[in-house]
This record gives sequence, C-alpha cells and structure tokens, in this order.
Amino acid sequence: MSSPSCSTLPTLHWGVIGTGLAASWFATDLNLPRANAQARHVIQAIGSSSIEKGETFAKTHLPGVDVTIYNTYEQVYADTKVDIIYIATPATFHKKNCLDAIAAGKHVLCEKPFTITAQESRDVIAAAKAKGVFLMEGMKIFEDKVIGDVNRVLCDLSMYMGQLDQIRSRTAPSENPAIPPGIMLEAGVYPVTWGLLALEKQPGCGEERPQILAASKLCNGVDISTSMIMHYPASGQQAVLSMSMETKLASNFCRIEGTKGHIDVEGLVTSHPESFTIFHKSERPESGIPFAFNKAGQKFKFDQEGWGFHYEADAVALDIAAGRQENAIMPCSETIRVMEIVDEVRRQVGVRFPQDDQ
Ligand SMILES: NC(=O)C1=CN([C@@H]2O[C@H](COP(=O)(O)OP(=O)(O)OC[C@H]3O[C@@H](n4cnc5c(N)ncnc54)[C@H](OP(=O)(O)O)[C@@H]3O)[C@@H](O)[C@H]2O)C=CC1
Ligand SMILES: O=C1OC[C@@H](O)[C@H](O)[C@H]1O
Repeated sequence: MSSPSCSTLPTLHWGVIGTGLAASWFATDLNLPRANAQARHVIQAIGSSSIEKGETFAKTHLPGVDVTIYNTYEQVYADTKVDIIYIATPATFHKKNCLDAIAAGKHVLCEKPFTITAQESRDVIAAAKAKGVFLMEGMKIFEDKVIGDVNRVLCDLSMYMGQLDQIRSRTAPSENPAIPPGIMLEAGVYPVTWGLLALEKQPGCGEERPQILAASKLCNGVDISTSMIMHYPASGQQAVLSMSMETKLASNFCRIEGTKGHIDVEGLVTSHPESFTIFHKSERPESGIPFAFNKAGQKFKFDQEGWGFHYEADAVALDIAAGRQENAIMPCSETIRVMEIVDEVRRQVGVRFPQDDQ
C-alpha cells in the first residue's frame, strides 16, 4: 500500500509543556522525515520556565523549525494555533497541567505515569469527557504472541536514576515535588502494562482482575526498589515484575513464557523494545535428559527510527481526525486500571502521598 500523500494526511499543531528528556525525544521524533507517516505534526509552541531554556531546547531539538516559545504554560494553552498539548513535566504536575489544558479546550497527550493516584486520573478523564476533548496517556509499547498459551511473564525496568541522591537527602516528598515519586510510579507502569498485555487476551475487557503481591525497599517515604507479582487465581498465570533505581535492567528486559516456548524482548529500556527472540520448546527431551530444551532462538528486529513517539503522535492525530476522544489501544480505562494497580502496590508497601488524602 502506498503511503498517503502529505496533503491528505491529518495535521496536528502541538504545544509542548516542559523541556526535559521526554520532550526532547518527542520533539526529535516528530521532526523526523518519514516515508510512512500517518499524520503531519507541527510543533507550534513550547512552554518552558524561561524563554532562554525554551530557545535552547528549540535550537537543539528542532533546528530550523519556526516555533513560538512561551515562558508560561498558560500561554501555550491560550495559543489558538495549538490543537493539542503534550505534557512532559514531572508526574506530580500532570493533573494540574492536564486540567488547565483541558479547561482551555485543548486535546491532551500526557506522559506516563498519567497522575500520582487513580483518583487523580479519574478526575482528569472526567474533565476531558465533559469538555469533549481527546485524552491519552503516553505509553509506547508492543506485544506479540506466538508461543502457545502465555502463562508467565517476567519484566524488569531498572534504571540508575540521577535523582536517587536527592531522594536520600530529602525529608518529605513535598520538599521537591519534581523528584520522581518512587520507582513504582516512575517505572512500574511499564512492567505492569507488559504483564497485562502479555497475559490477557484483550487487556481490560471484563477478564479476571489479578491479585497483587508487592514488597519494596523504601527510602525517605518512597520506594526505590519494588518487586511485585500479578497473579490470576483462575488460570494460575503470573507476571513477576521488578523495578529499581539502584541497578540497570538487562538488555533482554522481558520474557514471555508460553506452553510452546518463550519470547525474550530486548532493548535499551522497557519503553523502547528493539528486537525480540522466539524460542520454541523441543518436541521431545534430549536423549538421556529428563527435560526439554529450547530450540535455537529466532531473532526479529524492529525496523524503527527514533524513539517511537512519532507512532504515538500518529495514532493521536488519526483519532482526533476521526472525531474520537480516546484511543482504542490505550483507552482511559486502561490508564485507570494500571493506576489502581499502582495504588494497591503503594498501599501494600506503605508509600503514601498527599494526593491520597485529596
Ligand atoms: N515515554 C518515555 O519514553 C519517557 C517518559 N518520561 C516521563 O516524562 C515525564 C517527564 O520526565 P523527564 O522528561 O525525564 O523529566 P525532566 O526532569 O528531564 O524534565 C521535566 C521538565 O518539566 C518542567 N518542569 C515543570 N515543573 C518543574 C519542576 N518543579 N521541577 C523540574 N522541572 C519542572 C521542566 O521544563 P521547563 O523548565 O522548560 O518548564 C523540565 O525540564 C515524566 O512523567 C516521565 O516519567 C520520561 C522519559 C522518557
Ligand atoms: O519512560 C521512561 O522510559 C525511558 C527511561 O529512560 C525514562 O527515564 C522513563 O521515564
């Protein structure tokens, strides 16, 4: 199928809020020349804490692009040329940023973790519904099932996080709300999503809710290392998930095990799978050995450019062009379901935030 010509593609004008790491990857990806783009993306405006920071961001990540720089986020929400806001601020601010953008009538794509609690997510989703705008959590991921019935998933997202020293030295989360509110929120949403995608036939569609078992290493009120199990009592399926700020994930960060073999998923981080290797179980045990080995694995590489934000942005553009308020693959109900699991893990390990009392 030939790709649609540029003039027939839906066009979205983006306002980007925050100029950190996620925003830099997003801007770079949306500016990539792509033969198979499904939409045209214009980064119309950048909202930053200072004009100088915004200009440096634009010069570095959007060279040659004519973009308006504002030194308040409110001016981006008020810009009539902007259709949609991409929120790339620390998670503590997502609820306010989303509500402000929605109140201004803008569509919203908000980075993971969507908010701090499931209740905050519900509040934001209700506001978007009432206003009639599109809303989606930025969650880039993939899935594949060619190994029979999936019965177990192992997934880790561990990163040496620069903020660990700040967490160690602060006395309360309110002291610096921009520091990630624990590894479960900052990273855990990915392993949880991998577990749900791999174990459930159609994630979130009336299937059994998994039991959650979790334990964490805490530091000054937040979890810096968390291990958890999502267990489905009826089928016995399990996701064994881990995340830590004190080590780095292995390159094969996810293993999906089925009745006929397993899949290793490899990549730099859980949000950026680069390849997967399928291992099929041998038909019969090796002679003299009472258990079966796997046959040699077959590796498949993803033919992808950039960080993958452009695929996410294309999906948003197609939804908005079709008049939809949600995305079918990453619906708001899935955001709430994952946030409820995160809430439950935090409850079990004893991490509480002021947002839990609001
Ligand atoms: N999908 C993905 O692959 C990734 C997602 N993320 C997610 O994106 C979000 C942002 O993370 P990341 O880009 O790493 O964060 P950074 O710290 O690199 O950047 C956050 C930006 O938010 C703005 N900001 C607003 N208020 C504050 C504040 N009080 N303190 C500090 N910065 C503030 C700043 O921009 P300014 O001063 O210009 O306003 C800052 O540059 C998080 O939710 C994170 O989980 C992060 C990395 C990758
Ligand atoms: O979302 C994420 O994925 C990639 C990581 O490098 C990043 O810090 C994390 O927040």
